[in-house]
Amino acid sequence: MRAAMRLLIADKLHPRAVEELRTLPVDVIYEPELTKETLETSLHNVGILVVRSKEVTRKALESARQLNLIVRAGAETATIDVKAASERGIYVANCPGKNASAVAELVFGLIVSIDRRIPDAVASLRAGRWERTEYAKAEGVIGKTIGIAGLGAIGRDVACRAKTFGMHPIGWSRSLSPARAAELGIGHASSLEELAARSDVLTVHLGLNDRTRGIISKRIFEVMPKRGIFINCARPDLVDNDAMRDAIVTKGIRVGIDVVPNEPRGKKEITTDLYNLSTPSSTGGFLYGTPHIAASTDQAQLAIATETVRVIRSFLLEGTVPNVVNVTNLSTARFQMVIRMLDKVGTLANVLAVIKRHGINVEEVTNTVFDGGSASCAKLRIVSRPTEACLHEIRAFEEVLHVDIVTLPNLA
Ligand SMILES: NC(=O)C1=CN([C@@H]2O[C@H](COP(=O)(O)OP(=O)(O)OC[C@H]3O[C@@H](n4cnc5c(N)ncnc54)[C@H](O)[C@@H]3O)[C@@H](O)[C@H]2O)C=CC1
Ligand SMILES: O=C(O)CCC(=O)C(=O)O
Repeated sequence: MRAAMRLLIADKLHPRAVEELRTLPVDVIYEPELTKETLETSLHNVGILVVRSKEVTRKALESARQLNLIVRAGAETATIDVKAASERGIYVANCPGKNASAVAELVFGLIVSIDRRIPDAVASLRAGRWERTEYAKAEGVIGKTIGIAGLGAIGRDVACRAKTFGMHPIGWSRSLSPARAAELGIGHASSLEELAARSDVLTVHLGLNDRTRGIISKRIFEVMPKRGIFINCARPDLVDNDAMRDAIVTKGIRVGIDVVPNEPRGKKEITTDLYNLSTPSSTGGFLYGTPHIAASTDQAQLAIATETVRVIRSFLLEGTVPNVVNVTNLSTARFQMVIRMLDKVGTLANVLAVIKRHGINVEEVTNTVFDGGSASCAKLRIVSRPTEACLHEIRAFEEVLHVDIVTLPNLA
């Protein structure tokens, strides 16, 4: 009997999801203690890999000959070498939006903490002091403008919650038009600079890519109002962190961050001194930080784990991969060959052999079998139009009933 495919869970995953995965036709191995290095030697014979924060390197993928699918139990896939996976035909999928509410909750936790200086007030009480005058200086957030950079799953959730706090949300994002902003019930800024200049609170929820790296630049802090609040629960590399530090010290910018450069993965100490900026500077600026916990609620982790199971179940039972991030949608196929044929062994292989001989590249094949199982319809997406000679050869097969060529729209 053939051994079941092995599924390796290399990070902590909600126990309910682990239980559900055990009901699928896979051999589940739960090893959350693996490190980036030990993972590199643990992928032999593994068919499906689930990771949360663990890095999946090119080196790890080089030895993973049986690997079909990597699921990131999180919002995006930056910790996975997706390019290396694509080069080996390994699907990479994620769980977009499933932890959005948890992140939005922390954003408001940080905003209110900053306005009321809750962490310092608590520490002061714990130290046996009653500093009511010091901590009774909050401004309040009602009526303030909150600028949201990035209106994806999290940015939109933040916008909804902002309204319930009586704040005025305005947004800027790659594809946010004034009409879309109106639909979301928020104001529209035509540039990030305009957004920052108009915001009492600026919160960043952009995806990290080559165009957004360092996008919260020195200039953005320069145009923010004095003593404005800046929140980063997205990615550290979106921000010029030196400029942020200057803005805290010289301009009184109050900062809440969940993410920090050089996050210690698998270690208990941090190397940055950013968190030392927790007492207000002479300008009133300070920083509160949390250790990348925005997504770490039970609710969010269950939602992420449930989505992880859905992706794997669909892959195993239906052969499709929801939320796949590395399958090209810029197909160069310009034509579709539609072939109705008798559903006999070898017919499709014969057709493909003719196509190959005529030097035509096939990008996608689907085959639908009709009731009774005697006939099927194959659809082949091909990059160039077949010659009459090629079609003639295909039509000559006894099992081929009909061949059509359809020109596809250019979606690339
Ligand atoms: N702290 C934490 O634990 C978590 C952090 N995150 C991070 O939060 C951020 C937002 O996540 P989601 O809302 O789930 O992502 P998403 O993909 O739903 O939204 C990203 C937004 O960024 C915009 N964007 C991307 N490139 C852009 C560009 N060049 N110019 C302008 N806009 C651009 C997109 O249009 C979209 O509005 C990401 O950086 C993600 O990695 C996500 C989950 C948890
Ligand atoms: O807590 C985690 O798993 C990381 C959350 C995160 O940053 C993400 O989902 O991309």
